[in-house]
Amino acid sequence: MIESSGLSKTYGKAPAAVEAVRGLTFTVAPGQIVGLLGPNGAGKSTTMRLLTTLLRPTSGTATVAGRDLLADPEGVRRRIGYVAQGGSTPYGQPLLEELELQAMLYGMSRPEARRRVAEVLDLFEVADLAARSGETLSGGQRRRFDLALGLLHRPPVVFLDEPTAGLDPGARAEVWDLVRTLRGEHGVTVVLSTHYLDEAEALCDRLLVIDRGRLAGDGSPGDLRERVPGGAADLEEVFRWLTGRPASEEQPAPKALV
Ligand SMILES: Nc1ncnc2c1ncn2[C@@H]1O[C@H](COP(=O)(O)OP(=O)(O)OP(=O)(O)O)[C@@H](O)[C@H]1O
Repeated sequence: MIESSGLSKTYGKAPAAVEAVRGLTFTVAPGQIVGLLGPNGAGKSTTMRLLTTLLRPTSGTATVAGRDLLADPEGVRRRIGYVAQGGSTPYGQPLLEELELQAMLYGMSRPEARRRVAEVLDLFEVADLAARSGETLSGGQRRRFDLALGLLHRPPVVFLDEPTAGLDPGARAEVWDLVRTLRGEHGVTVVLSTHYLDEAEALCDRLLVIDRGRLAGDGSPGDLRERVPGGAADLEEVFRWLTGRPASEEQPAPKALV
């Protein structure tokens, strides 16, 4: 579903250039929940923005859902869903109208849009809230609408940038259940970023551990724990073993040498 080859992004120009993502090479098979795990500043959002065509790589490329990021960014965009950090559910107008409008922007006729919106409202259990506008909802309810918006056009792969940031434990668990449903019942490949170790452990089939823009580890949470000599009790220990640093330490990205 994703093949990334040497994907790199440097922000800015020398002497202030910052190498945010450095040579990421990995593949993602269909139907997995893959977590990009790393502390603040590790390069997770930049990686997501590269894979969703919102940023152009400085070097390297990737294919996403069978389309090359550089050769066919439009093709990639048509085949993916993206839920940004902080979400994209608008304030102001009734959510039902907004969802139908978005579905028509994806090329659906009005009757098709109505049918598809009813389906996603049902899937995310928010049909009874759809007459309301975004500002009247709780954080967890808004996140459900964010996910519904990202899934309207039935993408085979969806990117969720820190989908549970700022939610209370109950709302986080509800989002985890929805993500599992997307993978299990709808066959969607999910790539999500997180700096919550408990989320990575509980939700992800596979983790790509990002450290200062580089891939430091790749495997299921269980595999990664076993790779630590003597076995690791938790992902905090795994992260420390892989990188020599605690997972909670904020990471300034390396300055580019040029
Ligand atoms: N537009 C930008 N210009 C310059 N540097 C940037 C820009 N965006 C991000 N960076 C830097 O790139 C590095 C990676 O940032 P990124 O947002 O990808 O990390 P992250 O792992 O998603 O962090 P967080 O968990 O805090 O969202 C950081 O050092 C950040 O300061």
